[in-house]
Amino acid sequence: MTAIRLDRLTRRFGSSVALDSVSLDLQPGSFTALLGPSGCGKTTLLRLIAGFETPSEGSVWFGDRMMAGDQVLVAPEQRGIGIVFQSYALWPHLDVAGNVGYPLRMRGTARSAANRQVDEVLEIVGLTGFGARRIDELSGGQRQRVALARCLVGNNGIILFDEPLANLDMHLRATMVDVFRDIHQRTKATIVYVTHDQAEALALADKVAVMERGRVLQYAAPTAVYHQPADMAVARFVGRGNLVPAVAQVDGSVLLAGHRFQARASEAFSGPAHVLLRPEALRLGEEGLPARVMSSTYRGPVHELRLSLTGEAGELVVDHPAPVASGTDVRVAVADAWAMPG
Ligand SMILES: Nc1ncnc2c1ncn2[C@@H]1O[C@H](COP(=O)(O)OP(=O)(O)OP(=O)(O)O)[C@@H](O)[C@H]1O
Repeated sequence: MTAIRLDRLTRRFGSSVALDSVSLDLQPGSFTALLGPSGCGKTTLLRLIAGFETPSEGSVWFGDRMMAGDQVLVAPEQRGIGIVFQSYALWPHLDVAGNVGYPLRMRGTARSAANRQVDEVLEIVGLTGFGARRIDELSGGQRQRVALARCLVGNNGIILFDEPLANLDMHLRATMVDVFRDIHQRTKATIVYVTHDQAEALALADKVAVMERGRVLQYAAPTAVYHQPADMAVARFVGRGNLVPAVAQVDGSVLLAGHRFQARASEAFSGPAHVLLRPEALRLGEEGLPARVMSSTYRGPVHELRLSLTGEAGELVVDHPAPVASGTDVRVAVADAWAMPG
């Protein structure tokens, strides 16, 4: 368990700024997912922590030890972190035990102690008895478990994941999410996880850093970034939702399409607002926002209705148990809403 501290960390490539003065304190044993649109700086941030990139400005600390910044640059192999990439980066000529034990051999760990550690981590990742298997005799999921086991023997309490499940199919991803959660609980390592998959990030992480254009817009628990997004960019990026212009009233309600309802907000305000309405917090009912159904799409468990609010006040997506014909006039009851100024 090691804290990671980033202090005004900046990385430029020529005139473009990939990471723009990011300060973050990652608590020991925390599991942070980096989320954000392509090119927002997630991989750059991960590579700066790992030591594959050098900061243009600012510093990286593991506990009270500076890893990079101010004349200091600790080499990646000296940082003692475990890293799991999307490509497994395994040695095909070594068997499973050979791959997993590689960091220990590099460090000169005695053979018997190394074997014991290898057996331990193979058990953790669910590969007991696979030590003598060749890499090319393994499935994709098993290879990723080997990579995971290797990173577990070689780390000092910090593990970095760079899109580790991107190459696996949906079912395998779900299984591996359970494996990662189990590993976090067992090792109590400080984990930083880069993914494009929001569901994965929200399910695994205890903190999510939502990034845009090299900056961290919000660093908070998954439920907070989902239910109390810091600004409209976070609201737009995280989860499915409707962000509709409305007018906030002094009493904490909002006015939308001639209808008034209560909304939560980070602090009291009135005037121009945008209100975030999650599909699961909306129901068709007798009363509520007046709207007309534009389309109805079957999504497995629900029918996703696309609605147009009366008076061209905006569009809404609502989950509904049955299809509804286009052109039907409906009312939408709002169970929960989050208002933001602007
Ligand atoms: N070696 C490099 N040279 C020049 N520009 C780079 C380099 N590495 C990254 N960048 C730029 O820095 C920005 C951030 O890139 P980064 O790879 O960190 O984004 P990302 O959020 O990981 O994106 P993705 O989700 O697509 O992987 C991008 O604009 C990218 O083009």
